[in-house]
Amino acid sequence: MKVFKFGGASVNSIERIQNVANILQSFSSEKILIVISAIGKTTNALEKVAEAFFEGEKEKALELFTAIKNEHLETAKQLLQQNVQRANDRLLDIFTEVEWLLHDRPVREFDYYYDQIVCTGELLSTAIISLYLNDQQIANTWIDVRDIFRTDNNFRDANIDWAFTEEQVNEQVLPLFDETNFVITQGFIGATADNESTTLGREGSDYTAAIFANMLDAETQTIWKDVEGVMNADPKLFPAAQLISELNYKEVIEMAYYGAQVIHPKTIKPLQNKDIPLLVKCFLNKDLPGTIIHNSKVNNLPPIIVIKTNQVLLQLNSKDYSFVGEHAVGKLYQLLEAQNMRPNLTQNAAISFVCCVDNKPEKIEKIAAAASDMFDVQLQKDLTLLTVRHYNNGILEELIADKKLLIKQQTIDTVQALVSAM
Ligand SMILES: Nc1ncnc2c1ncn2[C@@H]1O[C@H](COP(=O)(O)OP(=O)(O)O)[C@@H](O)[C@H]1O
Ligand SMILES: N[C@@H](CC(=O)OP(=O)(O)O)C(=O)O
Repeated sequence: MKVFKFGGASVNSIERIQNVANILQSFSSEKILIVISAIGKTTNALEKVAEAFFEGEKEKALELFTAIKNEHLETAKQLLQQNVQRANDRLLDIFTEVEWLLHDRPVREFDYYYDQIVCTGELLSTAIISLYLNDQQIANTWIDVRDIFRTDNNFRDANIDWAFTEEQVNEQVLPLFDETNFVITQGFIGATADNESTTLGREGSDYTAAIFANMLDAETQTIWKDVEGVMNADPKLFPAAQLISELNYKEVIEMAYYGAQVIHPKTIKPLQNKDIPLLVKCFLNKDLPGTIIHNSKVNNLPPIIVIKTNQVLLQLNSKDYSFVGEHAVGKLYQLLEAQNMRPNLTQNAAISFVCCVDNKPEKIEKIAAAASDMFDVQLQKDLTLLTVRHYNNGILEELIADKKLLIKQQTIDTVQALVSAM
Protein backbone atom coordinates (compact mmCIF):
# COMPACT_ATOMS: atom_id res chain seq x y z
CA MET A 1 0.00 0.00 0.00
CA LYS A 2 1.25 3.48 -0.94
CA VAL A 3 -0.13 6.95 -0.21
CA PHE A 4 0.10 9.73 -2.82
CA LYS A 5 -0.68 13.40 -2.30
CA PHE A 6 -1.32 15.76 -5.19
CA GLY A 7 -1.37 19.44 -4.18
CA GLY A 8 -3.27 22.34 -5.71
CA ALA A 9 -0.44 23.16 -8.11
CA SER A 10 -0.48 19.64 -9.60
CA VAL A 11 -4.15 19.92 -10.65
CA ASN A 12 -4.37 23.60 -11.59
CA SER A 13 -5.06 23.09 -15.32
CA ILE A 14 -6.64 20.57 -17.67
CA GLU A 15 -3.17 19.43 -18.79
CA ARG A 16 -2.02 18.93 -15.21
CA ILE A 17 -5.08 16.85 -14.30
CA GLN A 18 -4.42 14.75 -17.40
CA ASN A 19 -0.81 14.46 -16.21
CA VAL A 20 -2.04 13.12 -12.83
CA ALA A 21 -3.93 10.42 -14.75
CA ASN A 22 -0.74 9.55 -16.66
CA ILE A 23 1.24 9.26 -13.43
CA LEU A 24 -1.43 7.04 -11.88
CA GLN A 25 -1.60 4.85 -14.98
CA SER A 26 2.05 3.97 -14.50
CA PHE A 27 1.22 2.68 -10.99
CA SER A 28 -1.92 0.78 -12.02
CA SER A 29 -0.87 -2.50 -10.40
CA GLU A 30 -0.33 -0.91 -6.97
CA LYS A 31 -2.81 -0.17 -4.20
CA ILE A 32 -2.73 3.59 -3.58
CA LEU A 33 -4.68 5.91 -1.32
CA ILE A 34 -4.68 9.22 -3.20
CA VAL A 35 -5.16 12.50 -1.34
CA ILE A 36 -5.90 15.56 -3.47
CA SER A 37 -6.06 19.28 -2.59
CA ALA A 38 -8.34 21.94 -4.02
CA ILE A 39 -7.56 23.03 -7.59
CA GLY A 40 -4.90 25.79 -7.80
CA LYS A 41 -5.79 28.72 -5.56
CA THR A 42 -9.44 27.69 -4.93
CA THR A 43 -8.93 27.71 -1.15
CA ASN A 44 -7.89 31.39 -1.25
CA ALA A 45 -10.95 32.19 -3.37
CA LEU A 46 -13.25 30.34 -0.95
CA GLU A 47 -11.72 32.26 1.96
CA LYS A 48 -12.89 35.46 0.26
CA VAL A 49 -16.43 34.01 -0.01
CA ALA A 50 -16.42 33.21 3.72
CA GLU A 51 -15.18 36.71 4.59
CA ALA A 52 -17.83 38.45 2.45
CA PHE A 53 -20.58 36.25 3.91
CA PHE A 54 -19.49 36.96 7.48
CA GLU A 55 -19.33 40.69 6.82
CA GLY A 56 -22.99 40.52 5.74
CA GLU A 57 -22.18 41.08 2.04
CA LYS A 58 -24.41 38.29 0.77
CA GLU A 59 -24.50 39.40 -2.87
CA LYS A 60 -20.71 39.70 -3.02
CA ALA A 61 -20.32 36.26 -1.42
CA LEU A 62 -22.72 34.71 -3.94
CA GLU A 63 -20.98 36.45 -6.83
CA LEU A 64 -17.55 35.24 -5.72
CA PHE A 65 -18.92 31.74 -5.25
CA THR A 66 -20.51 31.75 -8.71
CA ALA A 67 -17.09 32.44 -10.23
CA ILE A 68 -15.65 29.39 -8.42
CA LYS A 69 -18.65 27.32 -9.48
CA ASN A 70 -18.28 28.28 -13.15
CA GLU A 71 -14.56 27.51 -13.15
CA HIS A 72 -15.20 24.01 -11.84
CA LEU A 73 -18.09 23.35 -14.23
CA GLU A 74 -15.86 24.49 -17.10
CA THR A 75 -13.00 22.24 -15.95
CA ALA A 76 -15.37 19.25 -15.77
CA LYS A 77 -16.78 20.07 -19.21
CA GLN A 78 -13.35 20.26 -20.80
CA LEU A 79 -12.03 17.09 -19.16
CA LEU A 80 -14.94 14.70 -19.33
CA GLN A 81 -16.57 12.84 -22.18
CA GLN A 82 -18.80 10.10 -20.77
CA ASN A 83 -19.29 11.35 -17.25
CA VAL A 84 -20.25 15.00 -17.87
CA GLN A 85 -23.81 14.65 -16.58
CA ARG A 86 -22.73 12.66 -13.52
CA ALA A 87 -20.10 15.30 -12.77
CA ASN A 88 -22.60 18.14 -13.13
CA ASP A 89 -24.99 16.40 -10.72
CA ARG A 90 -22.22 15.78 -8.17
CA LEU A 91 -20.88 19.34 -8.42
CA LEU A 92 -24.35 20.85 -8.17
CA ASP A 93 -25.00 18.93 -4.93
CA ILE A 94 -21.81 20.42 -3.47
CA PHE A 95 -22.63 23.94 -4.72
CA THR A 96 -26.18 23.79 -3.36
CA GLU A 97 -24.96 23.08 0.18
CA VAL A 98 -22.85 26.26 0.16
CA GLU A 99 -25.49 28.39 -1.56
CA TRP A 100 -28.05 27.46 1.08
CA LEU A 101 -25.65 28.56 3.76
CA LEU A 102 -24.85 31.82 1.93
CA HIS A 103 -28.53 32.70 1.92
CA ASP A 104 -28.60 32.58 5.74
CA ARG A 105 -27.31 35.23 8.09
CA PRO A 106 -24.24 34.44 10.23
CA VAL A 107 -25.17 33.63 13.82
CA ARG A 108 -22.12 31.59 14.80
CA GLU A 109 -18.39 32.37 14.89
CA PHE A 110 -16.44 33.12 11.70
CA ASP A 111 -14.24 30.03 11.93
CA TYR A 112 -17.29 27.74 11.79
CA TYR A 113 -18.54 29.33 8.55
CA TYR A 114 -15.02 29.39 7.15
CA ASP A 115 -14.80 25.59 7.42
CA GLN A 116 -18.28 24.93 6.01
CA ILE A 117 -17.43 27.02 2.94
CA VAL A 118 -13.72 26.37 2.45
CA CYS A 119 -14.01 22.54 2.65
CA THR A 120 -15.83 22.68 -0.70
CA GLY A 121 -12.57 23.12 -2.67
CA GLU A 122 -11.35 19.59 -2.00
CA LEU A 123 -14.80 18.03 -2.51
CA LEU A 124 -15.03 19.64 -5.96
CA SER A 125 -11.51 18.77 -7.12
CA THR A 126 -11.73 15.12 -6.06
CA ALA A 127 -15.21 14.68 -7.59
CA ILE A 128 -13.98 15.94 -10.98
CA ILE A 129 -10.71 14.02 -10.93
CA SER A 130 -12.29 10.75 -9.81
CA LEU A 131 -14.85 10.91 -12.64
CA TYR A 132 -12.16 11.90 -15.13
CA LEU A 133 -10.12 8.84 -14.12
CA ASN A 134 -13.21 6.68 -14.62
CA ASP A 135 -13.58 8.25 -18.07
CA GLN A 136 -10.01 7.16 -18.77
CA GLN A 137 -10.75 3.58 -17.56
CA ILE A 138 -8.62 4.13 -14.45
CA ALA A 139 -10.79 2.38 -11.88
CA ASN A 140 -11.03 4.20 -8.56
CA THR A 141 -13.29 4.68 -5.58
CA TRP A 142 -14.10 8.21 -4.33
CA ILE A 143 -14.69 8.68 -0.63
CA ASP A 144 -15.78 11.67 1.44
CA VAL A 145 -13.01 11.97 4.02
CA ARG A 146 -15.50 13.65 6.38
CA ASP A 147 -16.97 10.16 6.93
CA ILE A 148 -13.52 8.95 8.03
CA PHE A 149 -11.62 11.81 9.68
CA ARG A 150 -13.33 12.64 13.00
CA THR A 151 -12.09 15.88 14.56
CA ASP A 152 -12.94 18.15 17.45
CA ASN A 153 -14.72 21.45 16.75
CA ASN A 154 -11.62 23.63 16.84
CA PHE A 155 -12.64 25.06 13.47
CA ARG A 156 -9.81 26.04 11.06
CA ASP A 157 -7.26 24.06 13.07
CA ALA A 158 -9.18 20.95 14.04
CA ASN A 159 -7.55 18.12 15.97
CA ILE A 160 -7.95 14.51 14.84
CA ASP A 161 -9.69 11.97 17.06
CA TRP A 162 -7.00 9.41 16.38
CA ALA A 163 -8.74 6.28 17.75
CA PHE A 164 -12.11 6.89 16.06
CA THR A 165 -10.46 7.80 12.76
CA GLU A 166 -8.25 4.72 12.78
CA GLU A 167 -11.32 2.55 13.34
CA GLN A 168 -13.01 4.15 10.29
CA VAL A 169 -9.88 3.68 8.18
CA ASN A 170 -9.80 -0.03 9.06
CA GLU A 171 -13.54 -0.64 8.71
CA GLN A 172 -14.41 1.65 5.80
CA VAL A 173 -11.29 2.41 3.77
CA LEU A 174 -9.25 -0.81 3.80
CA PRO A 175 -12.05 -3.01 2.33
CA LEU A 176 -12.38 -0.61 -0.63
CA PHE A 177 -9.02 -1.83 -1.93
CA ASP A 178 -10.65 -5.21 -2.61
CA GLU A 179 -12.74 -3.42 -5.27
CA THR A 180 -10.26 -1.00 -6.87
CA ASN A 181 -6.54 -0.33 -6.54
CA PHE A 182 -7.05 3.42 -6.24
CA VAL A 183 -9.05 5.15 -3.52
CA ILE A 184 -9.39 8.92 -3.94
CA THR A 185 -10.14 11.35 -1.16
CA GLN A 186 -9.76 14.94 0.01
CA GLY A 187 -6.89 16.46 1.94
CA PHE A 188 -7.24 19.20 4.56
CA ILE A 189 -10.80 18.48 5.76
CA GLY A 190 -12.65 16.40 8.34
CA ALA A 191 -15.87 16.51 10.37
CA THR A 192 -17.02 16.65 13.97
CA ALA A 193 -19.22 14.07 15.67
CA ASP A 194 -22.16 16.36 14.76
CA ASN A 195 -21.20 16.13 11.07
CA GLU A 196 -20.03 19.73 10.88
CA SER A 197 -17.15 20.16 8.42
CA THR A 198 -13.75 21.15 9.77
CA THR A 199 -10.35 22.01 8.27
CA LEU A 200 -6.95 21.02 9.58
CA GLY A 201 -5.02 24.28 8.96
CA ARG A 202 -3.88 25.77 5.64
CA GLU A 203 -1.81 23.47 3.48
CA GLY A 204 -3.00 20.55 5.62
CA SER A 205 -3.34 17.99 2.81
CA ASP A 206 0.21 16.72 3.38
CA TYR A 207 -0.88 16.03 6.96
CA THR A 208 -4.03 14.17 5.83
CA ALA A 209 -1.86 11.96 3.63
CA ALA A 210 0.54 11.28 6.52
CA ILE A 211 -2.34 10.26 8.82
CA PHE A 212 -3.62 7.83 6.19
CA ALA A 213 -0.07 6.51 5.65
CA ASN A 214 0.29 5.91 9.38
CA MET A 215 -3.10 4.20 9.79
CA LEU A 216 -2.77 2.09 6.63
CA ASP A 217 0.83 1.13 7.49
CA ALA A 218 1.84 2.37 4.06
CA GLU A 219 5.23 1.38 2.66
CA THR A 220 5.81 4.98 1.46
CA GLN A 221 4.09 8.36 1.14
CA THR A 222 4.77 10.40 -2.00
CA ILE A 223 4.07 14.13 -2.28
CA TRP A 224 3.98 15.25 -5.93
CA LYS A 225 5.27 18.82 -6.39
CA ASP A 226 6.19 21.28 -9.13
CA VAL A 227 9.82 21.13 -8.00
CA GLU A 228 12.45 18.41 -8.41
CA GLY A 229 12.24 17.60 -4.71
CA VAL A 230 13.28 19.36 -1.52
CA MET A 231 15.90 21.96 -2.40
CA ASN A 232 18.29 23.84 -0.10
CA ALA A 233 16.17 27.00 -0.61
CA ASP A 234 12.92 27.96 -2.30
CA PRO A 235 13.90 27.86 -6.01
CA LYS A 236 11.39 30.67 -6.71
CA LEU A 237 13.53 32.97 -4.54
CA PHE A 238 16.92 31.35 -5.18
CA PRO A 239 17.15 30.10 -8.77
CA ALA A 240 20.51 28.45 -8.00
CA ALA A 241 18.97 26.28 -5.25
CA GLN A 242 20.13 22.67 -5.40
CA LEU A 243 18.24 19.43 -4.92
CA ILE A 244 18.83 17.53 -1.67
CA SER A 245 18.37 13.89 -2.57
CA GLU A 246 18.25 12.54 0.99
CA LEU A 247 17.11 14.07 4.27
CA ASN A 248 16.03 12.76 7.63
CA TYR A 249 12.77 13.48 9.47
CA LYS A 250 14.47 15.74 11.99
CA GLU A 251 15.96 18.00 9.34
CA VAL A 252 12.64 18.34 7.51
CA ILE A 253 10.63 19.01 10.66
CA GLU A 254 13.14 21.78 11.52
CA MET A 255 12.90 23.26 8.00
CA ALA A 256 9.10 23.21 8.11
CA TYR A 257 9.08 24.68 11.60
CA TYR A 258 11.27 27.60 10.50
CA GLY A 259 8.86 28.26 7.63
CA ALA A 260 9.93 26.25 4.56
CA GLN A 261 6.75 26.08 2.47
CA VAL A 262 7.62 22.76 0.90
CA ILE A 263 6.07 20.38 3.46
CA HIS A 264 3.45 21.00 6.15
CA PRO A 265 5.12 20.84 9.59
CA LYS A 266 2.61 18.33 11.02
CA THR A 267 3.35 15.79 8.26
CA ILE A 268 6.48 14.26 9.70
CA LYS A 269 5.31 12.93 13.08
CA PRO A 270 2.77 10.34 11.81
CA LEU A 271 5.38 9.07 9.34
CA GLN A 272 8.26 9.04 11.80
CA ASN A 273 6.14 7.13 14.31
CA LYS A 274 5.81 4.23 11.87
CA ASP A 275 9.14 4.74 10.09
CA ILE A 276 7.43 5.37 6.74
CA PRO A 277 9.69 7.06 4.13
CA LEU A 278 8.40 10.29 2.61
CA LEU A 279 9.20 10.83 -1.08
CA VAL A 280 8.97 14.30 -2.60
CA LYS A 281 8.74 13.91 -6.36
CA CYS A 282 8.20 16.12 -9.38
CA PHE A 283 4.84 15.75 -11.13
CA LEU A 284 6.34 17.42 -14.22
CA ASN A 285 8.74 14.51 -14.65
CA LYS A 286 7.80 11.46 -12.63
CA ASP A 287 11.05 9.66 -13.48
CA LEU A 288 13.28 12.16 -11.67
CA PRO A 289 14.54 10.65 -8.41
CA GLY A 290 13.26 13.44 -6.09
CA THR A 291 14.02 13.50 -2.38
CA ILE A 292 13.71 10.66 0.10
CA ILE A 293 13.10 11.52 3.75
CA HIS A 294 13.69 8.82 6.35
CA ASN A 295 14.90 8.13 9.88
CA SER A 296 18.61 7.60 9.34
CA LYS A 297 21.39 10.10 9.76
CA VAL A 298 22.31 12.13 6.67
CA ASN A 299 25.73 13.75 6.53
CA ASN A 300 27.24 16.59 4.51
CA LEU A 301 24.11 18.66 4.01
CA PRO A 302 24.59 21.96 2.19
CA PRO A 303 23.49 25.21 3.90
CA ILE A 304 19.67 25.20 3.92
CA ILE A 305 18.02 28.62 3.69
CA VAL A 306 14.49 29.24 4.96
CA ILE A 307 12.77 32.60 4.66
CA LYS A 308 9.66 33.55 6.62
CA THR A 309 8.16 36.89 5.63
CA ASN A 310 5.42 39.02 7.21
CA GLN A 311 6.80 38.80 10.73
CA VAL A 312 5.98 41.14 13.62
CA LEU A 313 8.31 41.92 16.51
CA LEU A 314 6.67 42.47 19.88
CA GLN A 315 9.00 44.54 22.06
CA LEU A 316 8.08 44.51 25.72
CA ASN A 317 9.88 46.76 28.19
CA SER A 318 9.38 46.59 31.92
CA LYS A 319 7.56 49.77 33.07
CA ASP A 320 9.22 50.11 36.48
CA TYR A 321 12.58 48.43 35.97
CA SER A 322 11.33 45.10 37.44
CA PHE A 323 13.31 42.18 36.02
CA VAL A 324 11.62 40.25 33.23
CA GLY A 325 12.09 36.98 35.11
CA GLU A 326 10.32 33.64 35.09
CA HIS A 327 7.03 35.10 36.36
CA ALA A 328 6.72 37.73 33.62
CA VAL A 329 7.97 35.37 30.90
CA GLY A 330 5.52 32.69 32.09
CA LYS A 331 2.68 35.21 31.81
CA LEU A 332 3.76 36.22 28.31
CA TYR A 333 3.79 32.62 27.14
CA GLN A 334 0.29 32.20 28.61
CA LEU A 335 -0.87 35.17 26.52
CA LEU A 336 0.63 33.59 23.42
CA GLU A 337 -0.96 30.24 24.22
CA ALA A 338 -4.38 31.83 24.73
CA GLN A 339 -4.17 33.14 21.13
CA ASN A 340 -2.63 29.94 19.71
CA MET A 341 0.39 31.98 18.66
CA ARG A 342 3.80 30.37 18.35
CA PRO A 343 6.87 32.54 19.01
CA ASN A 344 9.21 32.16 16.05
CA LEU A 345 12.13 33.77 17.88
CA THR A 346 12.49 35.21 21.39
CA GLN A 347 15.15 37.04 23.33
CA ASN A 348 15.19 37.92 27.01
CA ALA A 349 17.20 40.71 28.67
CA ALA A 350 17.09 42.16 32.21
CA ILE A 351 14.15 44.50 31.74
CA SER A 352 12.94 43.61 28.25
CA PHE A 353 11.62 40.70 26.22
CA VAL A 354 11.27 40.54 22.44
CA CYS A 355 9.25 38.02 20.55
CA CYS A 356 8.79 37.53 16.80
CA VAL A 357 5.46 36.11 15.59
CA ASP A 358 3.52 35.66 12.33
CA ASN A 359 1.44 38.70 11.43
CA LYS A 360 -2.04 37.86 12.72
CA PRO A 361 -3.29 41.38 13.55
CA GLU A 362 -6.33 40.52 15.71
CA LYS A 363 -4.39 38.08 17.88
CA ILE A 364 -1.38 40.39 18.19
CA GLU A 365 -3.63 43.26 19.27
CA LYS A 366 -5.13 41.08 22.02
CA ILE A 367 -1.68 39.99 23.23
CA ALA A 368 -0.36 43.57 23.17
CA ALA A 369 -3.40 44.88 25.05
CA ALA A 370 -3.13 42.20 27.74
CA ALA A 371 0.66 42.63 28.08
CA SER A 372 0.40 46.41 28.42
CA ASP A 373 -0.60 45.92 32.09
CA MET A 374 2.98 44.89 32.82
CA PHE A 375 5.01 46.36 29.94
CA ASP A 376 5.43 49.22 27.54
CA VAL A 377 4.59 47.41 24.32
CA GLN A 378 5.86 48.33 20.87
CA LEU A 379 5.23 46.56 17.58
CA GLN A 380 7.44 46.51 14.52
CA LYS A 381 5.89 45.08 11.34
CA ASP A 382 6.95 43.95 7.84
CA LEU A 383 9.95 41.98 9.04
CA THR A 384 11.58 38.86 7.62
CA LEU A 385 13.05 35.96 9.58
CA LEU A 386 15.93 34.23 7.84
CA THR A 387 17.15 30.86 9.02
CA VAL A 388 20.22 29.06 7.72
CA ARG A 389 20.84 25.49 8.85
CA HIS A 390 24.34 24.07 8.40
CA TYR A 391 25.58 27.58 7.76
CA ASN A 392 29.07 28.39 6.61
CA ASN A 393 31.18 31.48 7.13
CA GLY A 394 29.68 34.59 5.61
CA ILE A 395 26.48 33.10 4.19
CA LEU A 396 24.14 35.02 6.50
CA GLU A 397 25.99 38.29 6.00
CA GLU A 398 25.70 37.84 2.24
CA LEU A 399 21.96 37.16 2.50
CA ILE A 400 21.25 40.23 4.61
CA ALA A 401 23.76 42.63 3.04
CA ASP A 402 21.02 45.02 1.88
CA LYS A 403 18.84 44.63 5.00
CA LYS A 404 18.78 46.14 8.48
CA LEU A 405 19.64 43.52 11.10
CA LEU A 406 17.43 43.66 14.22
CA ILE A 407 18.22 40.38 15.99
CA LYS A 408 20.71 37.59 15.32
CA GLN A 409 20.80 34.22 17.09
CA GLN A 410 23.23 31.42 16.49
CA THR A 411 23.63 27.80 17.64
CA ILE A 412 26.12 25.21 16.48
CA ASP A 413 24.05 24.27 13.43
CA THR A 414 21.55 27.10 12.90
CA VAL A 415 21.82 30.85 12.52
CA GLN A 416 18.77 33.13 12.44
CA ALA A 417 18.38 36.81 11.62
CA LEU A 418 15.36 39.04 11.95
CA VAL A 419 15.65 41.84 9.42
CA SER A 420 13.76 44.77 7.97
CA ALA A 421 14.19 46.40 4.58
CA MET A 422 16.79 49.20 4.62
N1 LIG B 1 13.17 24.14 0.23
C1 LIG B 1 12.29 24.08 -0.76
N2 LIG B 1 12.40 23.10 -1.70
C2 LIG B 1 11.52 23.01 -2.71
N3 LIG B 1 10.47 23.84 -2.88
C3 LIG B 1 10.31 24.82 -1.98
C4 LIG B 1 11.20 24.99 -0.88
N4 LIG B 1 10.77 26.02 -0.13
C5 LIG B 1 9.67 26.50 -0.72
N5 LIG B 1 9.38 25.79 -1.84
C6 LIG B 1 8.24 26.08 -2.72
O1 LIG B 1 7.24 25.09 -2.56
C7 LIG B 1 6.48 25.09 -3.77
C8 LIG B 1 5.61 23.86 -3.81
O2 LIG B 1 4.67 23.93 -2.79
P1 LIG B 1 3.16 24.34 -3.07
O3 LIG B 1 3.09 25.38 -4.15
O4 LIG B 1 2.53 24.62 -1.75
O5 LIG B 1 2.64 23.00 -3.69
P2 LIG B 1 1.22 22.34 -3.57
O6 LIG B 1 0.17 23.41 -3.57
O7 LIG B 1 1.17 21.51 -4.79
O8 LIG B 1 1.26 21.54 -2.31
C9 LIG B 1 7.54 25.15 -4.84
O9 LIG B 1 7.04 25.65 -6.05
C10 LIG B 1 8.60 26.05 -4.21
O10 LIG B 1 8.50 27.38 -4.70
N1 LIG C 1 -6.28 23.47 -0.26
C1 LIG C 1 -5.74 23.65 1.07
C2 LIG C 1 -4.98 22.43 1.54
C3 LIG C 1 -3.65 22.15 0.92
O1 LIG C 1 -2.84 21.45 1.46
O2 LIG C 1 -3.40 22.67 -0.29
P1 LIG C 1 -1.97 22.50 -1.10
O3 LIG C 1 -1.66 21.02 -1.13
O4 LIG C 1 -2.25 23.06 -2.50
O5 LIG C 1 -0.91 23.29 -0.39
C4 LIG C 1 -4.89 24.93 1.13
O6 LIG C 1 -4.69 25.56 0.09
O7 LIG C 1 -4.50 25.31 2.21
